[in-house]
This record gives sequence, structure tokens and C-alpha cells, in this order.
Amino acid sequence: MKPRDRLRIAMQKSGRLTEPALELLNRCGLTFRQSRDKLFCFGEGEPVDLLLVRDDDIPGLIAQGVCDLGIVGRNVLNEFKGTATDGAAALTEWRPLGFGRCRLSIAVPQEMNYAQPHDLNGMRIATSYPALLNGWLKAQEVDAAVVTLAGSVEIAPKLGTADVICDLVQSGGTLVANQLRETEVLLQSEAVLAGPEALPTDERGDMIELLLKRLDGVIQVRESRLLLLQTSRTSLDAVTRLLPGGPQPTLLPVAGQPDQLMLQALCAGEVSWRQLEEIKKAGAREMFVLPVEKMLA
Ligand SMILES: Nc1ncnc2c1ncn2[C@@H]1O[C@H](COP(=O)(O)OP(=O)(O)OP(=O)(O)O)[C@@H](O)[C@H]1O
Ligand SMILES: O=P(O)(O)OC[C@H]1O[C@H](OP(=O)(O)OP(=O)(O)O)[C@H](O)[C@@H]1O
Ligand SMILES: [Mg+2]
Repeated sequence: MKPRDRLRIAMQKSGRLTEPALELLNRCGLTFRQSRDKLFCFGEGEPVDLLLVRDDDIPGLIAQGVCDLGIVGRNVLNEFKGTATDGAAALTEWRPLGFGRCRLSIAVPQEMNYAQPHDLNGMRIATSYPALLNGWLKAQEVDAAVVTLAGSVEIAPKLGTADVICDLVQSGGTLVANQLRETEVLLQSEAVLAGPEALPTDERGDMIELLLKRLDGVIQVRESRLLLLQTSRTSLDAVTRLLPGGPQPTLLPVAGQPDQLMLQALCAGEVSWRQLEEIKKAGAREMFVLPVEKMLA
């Protein structure tokens, strides 16, 4: 294959991961000119181009060296790795990306008795993830027949083509609609940046390292929240103990109220209503949770 001097990233052409993947790359300073066929997008500022494909093809394109990186669900990446063809094992997850969260689960008809994996012995399990399912069955020492389907897996028990299923679950709505109940989680998944374990030794390797640094910055900011609140000095310990993870908070005096403090804390994730209510009960008031736009340590 001809050596390339531009980095090529594969992502889903049209689906759940398309918009968030593109937004993430834009935030990393990568913008693309949309070509007429929309399958190849030329990078405008940086030497990084996009290939828009079916998500299932992404790991193979990386393994073949057609693309340097790909944005794909962990479920698809691990299924490919589970097929253990040449090059498959050498793919790795460079970064989890925090979107496209779902899980690969076993689900059984609501009325079926299920207590443990061994209850699946002798059953037919429909799935689009035969390698992942077979790996799990082997680890659990369960002897079941795997029925591979490309989609609409949840309907299989009703059609009588399988007894139970193994498919992606997010809200659980599809399972409920098909009178199924989730019994085992095989894999927690989200979109990941996938690539070969060994970085290219030419300039593309340097570009990947630069991209990873930008990505880390973008992800850190995206997940950070600035929490501002007021507390009395006597409640400070109780309030501080409840703060979500992050660096030490900053304390500021409040003008005209010597017993009060303003507390500022950078939190490494969402701050939920419940957490806020708990912190308030511990003595805090005037609480604000702010998104962080940019951060430079
Ligand atoms: N209900 C869901 N909620 C959140 N993420 C999901 C959900 N279902 C799937 N995903 C994640 O999003 C990825 C893409 O899902 P999508 O349904 O767009 O794929 P697809 O139909 O296989 O698309 P393609 O046409 O590219 O093959 C999945 O591989 C999984 O990682
Ligand atoms: O738990 P839920 O929130 O209901 O999501 C789970 C469903 O979402 C995905 O299907 P999708 O909607 O993409 O349909 P498809 O796979 O048939 O294209 C997945 O294959 C499940 O069927
Ligand atoms: Mg697909």
C-alpha cells in the first residue's frame, strides 16, 4: 500500500455515532470539507481526512491500514477483536469518548425463570455479536447454540427462531416492548477512538499524539463542572466531604459575613440534583453548577 502523509480517521457515515463523533473532532480543531459523495471528507486546516463508512467496517479498515484511527462502539471493536483474524488482536482502544453509551446484555422472555448463566444451557441465543457471546458462554461454561442475526434481534423469541437474546440495551425500552427482561450484562460499551497498538513511526504518529492531547483536553473540559456555593465555616467540613471528585476546592471570604465562605470546586463529572440536595442539607446555600468552556492548567 502507498504510504500516506495525511492521517485518515474512519467514522460512521450515518447513525447514532455520526453527529457526536463529528462534533468531537470539530472541538479538537479538525474541520472537513464535505465531498459530493460524502464518503471521503478532506481536512481543511490539519492534514487529517475522514472516511465515512458503516460502523461494522471500521475495525477492519484500521486493521488493514486503510485508516489510521476510527471512532466506533466498543461493542463493534471487541466483536471484531473476538474474531481473532490477523491484525484484529493488534487493535486497541486509544480513548473512551463518553457518548454512544449502551451495554450488551442477555435478555430472556419476561415469564422465563432465570437465576444464573447455567440456566441458558441447551438454549438458542440470538445475537449480532457471536464472538462476544461465545466468549462469555465459554467463560461461564454454558453450552448454548448461538443464532447470528444482523438486526431486529429482540423479535427472535417471538418468532420462535431463538429462546433468548443477547443484544444492545440502552434505555431498556426495546426489551420492554418485546416482553423481554435483562438478566446479564456482558459488556458496558461507549464510542471509543480505536487504532493499532503501535503508532505509525512517520509524521502520522506525531499527528496521532497531538490529536490525543487535544482530545484529552476536550474530554476533560466537557466533563468538568464548576460548583460554586456559600457555606458557614462550621458546615465547611460536612459540605466538603460531599463534593464530587476533583482537585481541592478554593475558599474565598464573603464580604461583611466573617462566618461565611464562598467555595469553588472543579468537579470531574456531572453534579446531579440529588448530590446538590445532599450538599444543601449539609449546610450549603446559593449553589451554582456551571459548565466549563476552556481550561488551561
Ligand atoms: N440504543 C442505543 N443507545 C446508545 N448507543 C447505542 C444504542 N444502540 C447502539 N448504540 C451504539 O451506537 C453504535 C451505532 O449504532 P447504530 O444503531 O447507529 O448502528 P448501525 O445500525 O449498525 O449503523 P451502520 O449503518 O453504520 O451499520 C452501536 O454499535 C453502539 O455502540
Ligand atoms: O434499550 P433501548 O434504548 O431501547 O435501545 C436498544 C436498541 O437500540 C438499538 O437498536 P436501534 O434502535 O439502533 O435499531 P436497529 O439496531 O434495529 O437499527 C439496539 O440494537 C437495541 O435494539
Ligand atoms: Mg452497523
